Formats: sequence, C-alpha cells, structure tokens
Amino acid sequence: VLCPVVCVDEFADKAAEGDDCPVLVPIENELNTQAAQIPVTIITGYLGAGKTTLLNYILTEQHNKRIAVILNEFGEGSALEKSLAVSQAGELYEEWLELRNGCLCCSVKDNGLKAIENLMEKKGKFDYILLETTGLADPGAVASMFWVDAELGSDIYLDGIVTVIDAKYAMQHLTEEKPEGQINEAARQIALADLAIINKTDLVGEEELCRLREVVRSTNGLVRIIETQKSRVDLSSVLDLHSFDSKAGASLQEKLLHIQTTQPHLDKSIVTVTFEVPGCISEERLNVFIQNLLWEKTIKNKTGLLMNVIRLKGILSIQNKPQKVILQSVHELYDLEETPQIWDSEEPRISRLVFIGKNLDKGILEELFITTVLNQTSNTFTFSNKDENCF
Ligand SMILES: Nc1nc2c(ncn2[C@@H]2O[C@H](COP(=O)(O)OP(=O)(O)OP(=O)(O)O)[C@@H](O)[C@H]2O)c(=O)[nH]1
Ligand SMILES: [Zn+2]
Repeated sequence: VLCPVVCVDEFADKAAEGDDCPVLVPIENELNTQAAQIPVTIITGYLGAGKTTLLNYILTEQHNKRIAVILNEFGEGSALEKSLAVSQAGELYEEWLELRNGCLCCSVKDNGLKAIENLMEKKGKFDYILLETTGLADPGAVASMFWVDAELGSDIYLDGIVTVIDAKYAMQHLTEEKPEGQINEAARQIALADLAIINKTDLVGEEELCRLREVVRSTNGLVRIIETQKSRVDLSSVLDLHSFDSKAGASLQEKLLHIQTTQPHLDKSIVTVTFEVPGCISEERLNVFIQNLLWEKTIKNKTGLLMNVIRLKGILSIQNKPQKVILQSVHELYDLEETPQIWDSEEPRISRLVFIGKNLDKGILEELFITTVLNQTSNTFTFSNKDENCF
C-alpha cells in the first residue's frame, strides 16, 4: 500500500539509505499535494454482515496510519441533529451535525465534511478515515457527501466503497420483495461497491457460495469480489483504491475491456449494462445525455419502466481532448475528469461505458447515447483515430 503521508517520510529515509525508489521521484510535487488529502473509505453492508469486524481488523493490522473511524447514523430517522462519532486511538469523540431539513443529500453534504474538518483542527490530522454506515443506509447518499470537486479544496476525498456481504443471509435479503419503485437496500449496496467482501464463508457450502457469487457478479459487473472469514482481507485490496479519481484511469480502462452486460438474476433486479461506441463525442451533448439519464429520469425500458442508474463509469474519447476522460457517477452526481493517459496515435478512439442500475435496457441506452452525443455533422458511427471529429 502506498500511503502518501507515510511515503513522504519513508521516501526520505529510503533515499538516505540509498534504496532506489524511482517511481516516486518525478511526481514529488504531486505527492506533496496529495499528502494534504485524506482518503475516506465507506464500509457498508447489510445488518450484521461483518462491517465492524472489518473495521477492527483494519485497525489492528494497520499500524503506520492514524485512522479515524466514523460511525454513520445519518441515514436514520429525521431528527434535526445527528451526532458523528469518531474514534481515534481507542478514544471516542463526538461532533454534532445540524441537518437543515432532514434531507440527507442537501444538508449533510457540507456539514459532514465540516464536522470532520473541525475535528481534525481540534485533534490533529488523520491519515485515513473509515466510515461504517448503518446496515440499511444508502451508501450512495453517504458517498455523495465526500465526493466533492477537487477545486473546492477539501482535505478529504472519497477513496472507495466497500460492501460486506453475509454469505449466509445475503440471498434472503436480496430476494426480499420491496414496494413498487423501491430498490432493495442489500442490492443497492452491492451495486455501489468498488469492492465486495463475501464474509462468513465458514457458514455456507461451496454451492451456496457459488450462487451468491453469481448474483453479486450479475448485479455489479465492475466490482472486485473477495471471500473472507471474520472479514480478514489483505489491506491493500481495501485501502487506497482511488476508485473515484483519475488515478484509476489505466486500471479502469483495463477493467472496462472485460465487462459484459449481465442478465437479471433475481426478479426485477439490478443489472450491469455496457457498450462501446467508436469515434469522438461532444462534451456538451454528453452532458445532455447524462443529465437526462440521471436528473430528468424520464428514460424508459421496453416495458415502460423508468431506468434508474445507480452507478456509472466510463472511459471516453472526447472531441478536442488528447487525453482519455473518465466519467464517474453515483446517483445524481457525476464528474468528468481528464486522465494522464493520452490516446495513442495507433489506438482506435472509443468510448466505453458501464451502467449499473434497475430496469436498464442496453439497446435503448446505446441508441440514445449515439443519437445524443455523436457529432451531428457526421452520419456514420465509424471513425478512425485520425478522424477530424476528434481534433
Ligand atoms: N461465523 C462467522 N461469524 C462472523 C464472521 N464475521 C463476523 N462474524 C460475526 O457476526 C456478527 C456481526 O458482525 P459485525 O462485524 O458486528 O457486523 P456489522 O455489519 O458491523 O453489524 P451491524 O453494525 O449491526 O449492522 C458478530 O458476532 C461477528 O463476530 C465470520 O466470518 N464467520
Ligand atoms: Zn457494525
């Protein structure tokens, strides 16, 4: 694990010892700015899945970071004040948050960040923040609170969403019928995960485990799946994932190449849909496409049900941009960010998208994307990388 804060010191020590550390040298500036930013990993999962067990495991395994743990109660009830409990080195601190109108997305977003920043002012900086949500929480709402534009200059950035899944009871939770229009919480937590930890494998047989693995995969085609007992997992697969920033660029692109559109496993369940479109797209019209999909929410599938996109990722080829661009979205928030990777002159320029959500129809989404975002002056969808539309 490369922890920026620790590395700055370690790097100096190593350099003094004469150990070569070639990767770090050219990006020293970047490292310095990073040192100021603290990652937040959201740990979610249904009631009793093993979230606290995971937290405790991380805290006992990880000795060189000052880790703050936040227990999140935001999702519950509508009280106007919520406390934010932060434990650090065994001591528990409490900060109070004021919720202006009980709406999580509108009021906690600034307050939650502020509370953590206040706390750091009082108690000194942390290197890492772990946030455990309550079992029924929507991790998307919690994630939105930490997923702020780099330009806002926050000290904190969202590193990843980890969902702990109970090998024994997950199937039961996932098949629970919800009122029309409502999303099953357990399924939503899997849909949003960057890492899925199937825990308590000691309680099930291989056949049961295999079935669950398939359901998780069919729900979220992008997620990395790890199986554990007592949430014991290699920390490098949980921390410093960079799932929401352009550092994930190269690995995301690699990943997207292997994703396939999935079939719903459970009735009306969440699926992953993916497609690629060659050529270069207009950024302006891309925004129209995304906003129609995520904000207007008027796009229907073949049976007339509204599509509900929970998570969206993509690597895009945008007009007049030599760099590959990453698209990320959680619920209604989205972000386009240039990666350091330049389109190779030999490489075909292609946009690849992955949608995770409910009632998604690949054909309809793909057609809508093509008609909305491709340059209207062209009436063919096949471009070469030398195509004038790209520059
Ligand atoms: N058999 C078995 N039990 C486990 C395993 N991991 C955790 N447990 C137990 O499961 C129970 C719930 O674990 P927690 O870590 O508290 O789960 P949680 O997700 O934090 O629970 P809530 O915060 O209440 O939603 C505890 O009694 C754990 O000891 C496992 O791998 N196998
Ligand atoms: Zn817990």
